[in-house]
Amino acid sequence: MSATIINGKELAQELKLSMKEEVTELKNEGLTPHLTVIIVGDNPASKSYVRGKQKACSETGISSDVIELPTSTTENDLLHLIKELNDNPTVHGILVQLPLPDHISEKQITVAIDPTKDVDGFHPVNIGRMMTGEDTFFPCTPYGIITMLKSKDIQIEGKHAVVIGRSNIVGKPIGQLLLNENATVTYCHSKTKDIKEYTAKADILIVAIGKPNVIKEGDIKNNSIIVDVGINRLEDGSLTGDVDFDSVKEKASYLTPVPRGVGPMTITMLLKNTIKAAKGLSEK
Ligand SMILES: Nc1nc(=O)c2c([nH]1)NC[C@@H]1CN(c3ccc(C(=O)N[C@@H](CCC(=O)O)C(=O)O)cc3)C=[N+]21
Repeated sequence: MSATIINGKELAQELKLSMKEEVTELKNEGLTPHLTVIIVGDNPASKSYVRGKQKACSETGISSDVIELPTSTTENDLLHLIKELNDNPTVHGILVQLPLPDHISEKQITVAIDPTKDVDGFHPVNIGRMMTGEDTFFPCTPYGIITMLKSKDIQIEGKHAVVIGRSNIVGKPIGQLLLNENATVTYCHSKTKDIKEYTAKADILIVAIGKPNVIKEGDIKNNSIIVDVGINRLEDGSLTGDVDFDSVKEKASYLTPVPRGVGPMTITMLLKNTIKAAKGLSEK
């Protein structure tokens, strides 16, 4: 049996349609959700991701603006800008595109954003709330993954979930969200002795390694659920994931593709968090 492919692009379109209706209602009540994106420097990949975010906002009726700053921007300049946006009641969500230039501390910037406007879910307060199982802004990529699994009614409770990768924006929070759903979670990373020993036992395998096509048929368990978070651009310009799609597709039960998998869902969850921020701020 070949795996069911979870099309993130299609699911994202469906979710955007229903969010558009919600945004229309909010606008009728006099509330227009607004996202401000800050981008520092001219990394082409970052610019392309930011364009994707703007497009998704306009598709759902969310208002957005992008503040483009030169690489020479100081940490202090950026902190001042964030303070202004924190104090501006018409701005509901603030996103600072990562990575930042080396002379700006991502940690300092992340903690400067008002947690009630932190639509990325990267502020330590929101990470703490997620760990204790409270409602908050969940980081967009992990939140998108959970939404993809739930869209197929995939049971998470009691499953052995193995996460490869321990970044603050993907690996650590997806493990936490799976734990919150009552999975048994194992984290693997670059210092794990025998990764295959774990991947072969994974009912749900989350792959966020950052190297093309490393997970193959021989690494996975029969009928397992494989989520590919990798986005690797090959020399010919094409995109591929961290999972060798053709190799695993007959053995897995569910599989997320790259492109059109987790990537579009990441952007969609940002929209969801922005609407949530707008509603939360208007309730205050
Ligand atoms: N503060 C911050 N928040 C982020 O959420 C954030 C960030 N910084 N920095 C960079 C990463 C990366 N990221 C992606 C979003 C969408 C796609 C996406 O839609 N990908 C398409 C392909 C797009 C293409 O063709 O390049 C797909 O997988 O189908 C990918 C990657 C958000 N990030």
